[in-house]
Amino acid sequence: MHEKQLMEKQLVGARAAELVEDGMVVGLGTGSTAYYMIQRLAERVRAGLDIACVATSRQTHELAASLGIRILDVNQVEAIDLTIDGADEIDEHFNAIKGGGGALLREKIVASLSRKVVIIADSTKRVKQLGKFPLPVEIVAFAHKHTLKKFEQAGYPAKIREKDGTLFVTDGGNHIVDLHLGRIDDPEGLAETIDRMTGVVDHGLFIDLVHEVLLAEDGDVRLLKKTDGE
Ligand SMILES: O=C[C@H](O)[C@H](O)[C@H](O)COP(=O)(O)O
Repeated sequence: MHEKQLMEKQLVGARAAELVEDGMVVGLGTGSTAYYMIQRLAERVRAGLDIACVATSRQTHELAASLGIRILDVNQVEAIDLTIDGADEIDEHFNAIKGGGGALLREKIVASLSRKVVIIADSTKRVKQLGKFPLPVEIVAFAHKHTLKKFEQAGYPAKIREKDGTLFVTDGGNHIVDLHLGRIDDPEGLAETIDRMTGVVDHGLFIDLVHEVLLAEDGDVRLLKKTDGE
């Protein structure tokens, strides 16, 4: 990772933690940008901020709990006031690709339960068109080779994700297929097509789930709202 990108992640992560208010139920995202948000949030908790959080991954759960942030099971909360999460790509319509770290399923569930979802992004994440970043799709382990083949037969260059020489396993016990599409002309249509495929649990296309984007740019942070026509 370039130093500029790292600095932007730190900047935007720390700034996002300031969006959290006393009494909120907060969804904590996953990834390296969310890491900095969680660090700053923990400082605020130590200084007296009273919040409860739900985590979008085991990794985030462990990190936040180790820093003294109160984590609840998602079934214990009625709703989530604000979720702050990273993204792999975010376009002008606030559609996103997520799941580069394999956390897309819990991230999508938490986002769908949230009153407000804010994506925290360094400047490399903002794109005109989605698809340069491979689209992660979570598939069940059963018959995964056949599911992979179906993606290829449908014309989607697909690669099953590996880690340390074995298949990557998600928090839900599933595998990930990464679709190397290059560009996605119709995110909504693609999302529907993938949703219909047997063996698919979910995919990393986040359509109409994001309300605001906190974007690091030119050494500063801008809050973009969907109502701005972004
Ligand atoms: O599964 C991982 C998540 O979707 C992350 O939010 C996403 O990959 C962005 O991660 P990072 O902030 O590390 O670039």
